[in-house]
Amino acid sequence: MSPIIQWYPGHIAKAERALKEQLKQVDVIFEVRDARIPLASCHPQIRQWASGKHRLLVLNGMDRISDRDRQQWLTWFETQGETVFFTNAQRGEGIRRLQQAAVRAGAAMNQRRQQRGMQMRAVRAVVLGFPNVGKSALINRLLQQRVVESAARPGVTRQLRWVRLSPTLELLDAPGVLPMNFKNQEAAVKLAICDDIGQAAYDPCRVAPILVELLHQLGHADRLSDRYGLAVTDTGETYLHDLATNRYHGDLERAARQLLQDYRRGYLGAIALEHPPWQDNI
Ligand SMILES: Nc1nc2c(ncn2[C@@H]2O[C@H](COP(=O)(O)OP(=O)(O)OP(=O)(O)O)[C@@H](O)[C@H]2O)c(=O)[nH]1
Repeated sequence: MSPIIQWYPGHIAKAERALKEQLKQVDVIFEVRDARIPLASCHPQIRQWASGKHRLLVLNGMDRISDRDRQQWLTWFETQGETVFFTNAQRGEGIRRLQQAAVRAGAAMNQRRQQRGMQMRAVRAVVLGFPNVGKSALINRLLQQRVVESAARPGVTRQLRWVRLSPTLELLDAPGVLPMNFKNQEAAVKLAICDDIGQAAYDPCRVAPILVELLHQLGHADRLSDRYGLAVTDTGETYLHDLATNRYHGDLERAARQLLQDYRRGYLGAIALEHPPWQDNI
């Protein structure tokens, strides 16, 4: 059977080369992940790209998960030695704390420059992450004005562009980055569910049933029955068929798209698709 999620490395290689060139000038990396899937939305190369730079880990979309889940992730990342910044870039929550951390990182950098007899200069930062995780919305919030197009369509940010955040901080708005190789299909499916990869990469009729099964496993089957009036019984595929038959004149694709959209828009509730892997790490 073909993989559920597929993308093509050709243009990714080109985009990656351009990005790597720009990264040479960068001091701080804002790594943006999706708060619903903090592990699946970890881009495998960002850590390596951030080596020698200051990395700020942002879990955006905090409104899309429960307070309890947020607290658990905070604690788990702490045990991993990571400080995370939860944000809601759409509403501007958690931004000030992040901005202050970037300013502190910049001040530390300038102190080091001064010690080496170099001139102080504005800190150069870049916002990196999978497509559609809210990078542009975050930059707009950091800038307090809408200068970067932000849309519910993965892959909207096309060019690399510097924007001045303050006299001491410049930001590079990079496009969503997909890794060239991403062998973890389970993570790729979660990215597809959360709309963090282009729709060309998957067939919704194969992804939506997995969402049903995930919700069932995570104890949220009631959210589906509340919304669609259909109890989750057998497999995700059967559920999708039943949904299509009952509500969409048997149109499987429409039912699949609707299901995915309802999850993404939060109509099924604020539901994280991942929880901290405590057992493996503590
Ligand atoms: N609910 C919620 N929606 C958000 C949040 N941040 C961004 N969004 C929405 O998510 C969609 C994608 O946001 P963008 O800022 O365009 O994402 P991006 O990462 O720049 O996307 P690319 O340019 O494709 O890489 C938009 O509809 C935003 O309004 C958030 O914290 N919560």
